[in-house]
Amino acid sequence: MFKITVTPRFGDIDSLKHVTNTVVGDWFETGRNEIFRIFTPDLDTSYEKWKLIMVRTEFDFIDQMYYGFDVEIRTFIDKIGTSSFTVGHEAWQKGKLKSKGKAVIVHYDFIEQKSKPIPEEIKEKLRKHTCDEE
Ligand SMILES: CC(C)(COP(=O)(O)OP(=O)(O)OC[C@H]1O[C@@H](n2cnc3c(N)ncnc32)[C@H](O)[C@@H]1OP(=O)(O)O)[C@@H](O)C(=O)NCCC(=O)NCCSC(=O)c1cc(O)c2ccccc2c1O
Repeated sequence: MFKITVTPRFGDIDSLKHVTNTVVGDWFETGRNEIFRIFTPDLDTSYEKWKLIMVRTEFDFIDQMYYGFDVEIRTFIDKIGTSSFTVGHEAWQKGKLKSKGKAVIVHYDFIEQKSKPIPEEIKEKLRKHTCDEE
């Protein structure tokens, strides 16, 4: 599991005084960086080197998050398929699970414009980051 800490910005709060929904997707995306490095260590997004495309994302908002308290973003591998894998996400504030989500990502050749099976050596690296949700 990877963990990063984010600090809600003043502008992340909406008129109801809680962290607005779109911000959480950005935090989860940032949390995924270390997983992308498994495929493209230098994060070069050229078509020659970048190998991933997202096909699905979903979020559950369990409890409200507020300004003034850091948020821990936890990122892990939930499932590994043939050409796709699912990343699990959690946002924790003040020791409580506030939001969780998933993103399905496909191993994809942008030059040939088609999905490709994930190589076994990459699957092995992904397996090291599987984790049960807390
Ligand atoms: C990507 C596609 C070309 C896939 O088409 P294909 O015909 O190859 O798909 P298959 O049916 O063979 O499925 C392959 C594989 O994926 C699984 N899958 C496909 N769709 C879904 C789905 N909706 N939900 C869940 N799973 C799905 C399927 O089960 C297969 O799994 P296996 O493991 O069994 O092999 C085609 O779908 C396509 O072109 N889609 C459009 C993608 C797109 O435009 N996405 C939005 C833009 S991308 C994006 O926003 C993005 C944001 C990020 O933050 C990223 C960060 C890092 C990396 C990438 C990012 C990113 O792409």
